[in-house]
Amino acid sequence: QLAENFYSSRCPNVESIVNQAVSKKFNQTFVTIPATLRLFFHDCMVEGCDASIMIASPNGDAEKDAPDNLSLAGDGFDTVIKAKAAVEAECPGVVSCADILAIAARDVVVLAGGPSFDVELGRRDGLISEASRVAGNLPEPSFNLNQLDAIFAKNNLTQDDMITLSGAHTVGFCHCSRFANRIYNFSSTSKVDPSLNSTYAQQLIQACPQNVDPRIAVVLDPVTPQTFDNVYYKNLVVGEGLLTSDEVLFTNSASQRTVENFANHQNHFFNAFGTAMRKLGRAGVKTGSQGQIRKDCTAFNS
Ligand code: HEM
Ligand SMILES: [Ca+2]
Ligand SMILES: [Ca+2]
Repeated sequence: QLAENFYSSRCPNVESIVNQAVSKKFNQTFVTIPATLRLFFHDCMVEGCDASIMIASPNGDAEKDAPDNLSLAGDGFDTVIKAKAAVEAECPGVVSCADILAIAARDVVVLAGGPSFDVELGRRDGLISEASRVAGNLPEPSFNLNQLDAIFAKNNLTQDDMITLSGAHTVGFCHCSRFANRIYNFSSTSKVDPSLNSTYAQQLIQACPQNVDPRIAVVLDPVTPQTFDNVYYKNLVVGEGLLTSDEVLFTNSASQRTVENFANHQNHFFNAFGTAMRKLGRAGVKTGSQGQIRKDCTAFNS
């Protein structure tokens, strides 16, 4: 079982050590924030929150090498590696990489102006990390509401949890290829997705011309891309959700009321986000004598 005070006797300062390392990394680059938050999500959705995403394989067949994970920004991995080094210096062999990632994910939300929440601890690091086990466990940007519901349900997350966690798209970036269909070949009758605000669609076409360099990315929240706030939901209401999976949360009547609630009440979103992140953090966790406490987050113990 997870507990907030899991390391209180064996590594009492773990949270402040991680926080210091995360803050230092953030002072070097803002990308620390979205990269770490997304890394936590992708870790938890595959094999549970067990740092399986962190493993590096010389053969390029680890989880992080799967197509759906190739766009994870390196700064998220680097944040965990640096925080782990700082923790090992004070309490060697005690704190899992999975817990360090969970703490860091909370810390980046706070650094961006979002809500704080207590993080449950006691996860053990996993022993499996395979690219082949990723497909079907991560949501695609083209998903409709039922598909989104189903993939989150696999980890005991409800539709409301899914809507809430999608609010993470209030920060960070997205490559043009992930939404190009919405501005260039939506349907036989309409090149541009009619659920896109037309001014916003024009801006996206300018930022992402056809055959654009595949490395070009745009911000997910065009209004406050560096602040963790409820503007993501306000954007959905005015047709400025970047991905199909974002905008559908407003266009589908089943999820629309929750989006409106969060758009109108930032405190409702903030409270729900902390609760949903704790719930996400329980996905498939290994505890007790399962798994291991990795020494190096990028390799299984030898
Ligand atoms: C609901 C289904 C979701 C889908 C379909 C989805 C899809 C995506 C896509 C396609 C990107 C752009 C990646 C790129 O091109 O570089 C992205 C970025 C991002 N996602 Fe999600 N996502 C979802 C939910 C979540 C959740 C639950 C979280 C965290 C709690 C999250 C956090 C992020 C963050 C922070 C970024 C920006 C990453 C960066 O700037 O490096 N996403 N997501
Ligand atoms: Ca995992
Ligand atoms: Ca924002």
